[in-house]
Amino acid sequence: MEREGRTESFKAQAIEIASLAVQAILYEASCHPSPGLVSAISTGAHSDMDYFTFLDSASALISPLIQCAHAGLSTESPKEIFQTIRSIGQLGEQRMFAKTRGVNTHKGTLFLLGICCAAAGKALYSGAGFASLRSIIQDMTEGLVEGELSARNQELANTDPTKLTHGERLYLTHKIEGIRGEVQRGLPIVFDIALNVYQENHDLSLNSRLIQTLVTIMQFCEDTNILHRHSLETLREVQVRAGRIIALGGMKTPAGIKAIEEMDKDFCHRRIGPGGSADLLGVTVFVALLEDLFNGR
Ligand SMILES: CC(C)(COP(=O)(O)OP(=O)(O)OC[C@H]1O[C@@H](n2cnc3c(N)ncnc32)[C@H](O[C@H]2O[C@H](COP(=O)(O)OP(=O)(O)OP(=O)(O)O)[C@@H](O)[C@H]2O)[C@@H]1O)[C@@H](O)C(=O)NCCC(=O)NCCS
Ligand SMILES: Nc1ncnc2[nH]cnc12
Repeated sequence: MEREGRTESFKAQAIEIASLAVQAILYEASCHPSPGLVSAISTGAHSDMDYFTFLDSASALISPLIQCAHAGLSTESPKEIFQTIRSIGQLGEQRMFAKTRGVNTHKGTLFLLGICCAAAGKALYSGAGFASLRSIIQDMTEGLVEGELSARNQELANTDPTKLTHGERLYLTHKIEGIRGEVQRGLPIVFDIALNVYQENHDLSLNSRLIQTLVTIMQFCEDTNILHRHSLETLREVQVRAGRIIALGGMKTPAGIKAIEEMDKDFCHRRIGPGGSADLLGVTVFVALLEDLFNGR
């Protein structure tokens, strides 16, 4: 009876964690004006997806995210947990592509939130609590860039470029570490910068807090979506412009709001889609929701 009780409890905990991840995904896709991104009122810089594509995609991610959280609720080491969730994530990507008819809505999101859900499960199971989340993420992904990119440099160089992912190609040409580098470093943009912005600005509406956090992230994100579709110059332009908007007050001032609206129009016209920043916004919301869960709020 006791074993059955524990199993049911782990299932309930995994569902609780994953439900926060899906909530974060929905918040991210809904907020506006999100410069160049898909939102509840805009298709952003994209012609192949809209808000409902993201809602469809979110529904496909519920099961893999529960499985990832459940994988963390175990005695396995963080490294072993990461290996377990890679296969869950690859199947989850297939579910996503099936649901979106081949459109990449959340490949990065699934990777990041899958890892974070598993780390949350481990933090809960080990009793180490919310404070251990970041170090568990780092332990899970230690050596990821070396293993998947730098150690494969020659292999990648000998591979037909059309067979490489955007991330692999950008590492080969510019040594850009992208999403792998961000998560291996323990998501510094989320934990050291974005989380505080999202949690502190309670004088703003939820929608405004989300946009304020997104633009804050855009200053620092080495976004491979912008790099593969445009250039390093365009990425630097985006980062500098985001910094100027934050200096204007962002969503806290009429001038900042006007600048964000102008940025959105410009990015939609120029087809600049900061999908990497969108992913980090979703992770920021998830981490904030998780902190409330762990602290019983
Ligand atoms: C580990 C992988 C997920 C890495 O895949 P890949 O080699 O392709 O790596 P990247 O291209 O570098 O990045 C993949 C996505 O990560 C997001 N991203 C980009 N830069 C950053 C960053 N600096 N920090 C965080 N996240 C970043 C981004 O994802 C979002 O944008 C996508 C939608 O925008 P769109 O422009 O349409 O994207 P594309 O379709 O690629 O463009 P077009 O071809 O249409 O022009 C969407 O994915 C958002 O999430 C990058 O796209 C992968 O190799 C892997 O292992 N996957 C398996 C899953 C797994 O392991 N899961 C584990 C736990 S479940
Ligand atoms: N809202 C969004 N629009 C475009 N790409 C995204 N990737 C993740 N969220 C996104």
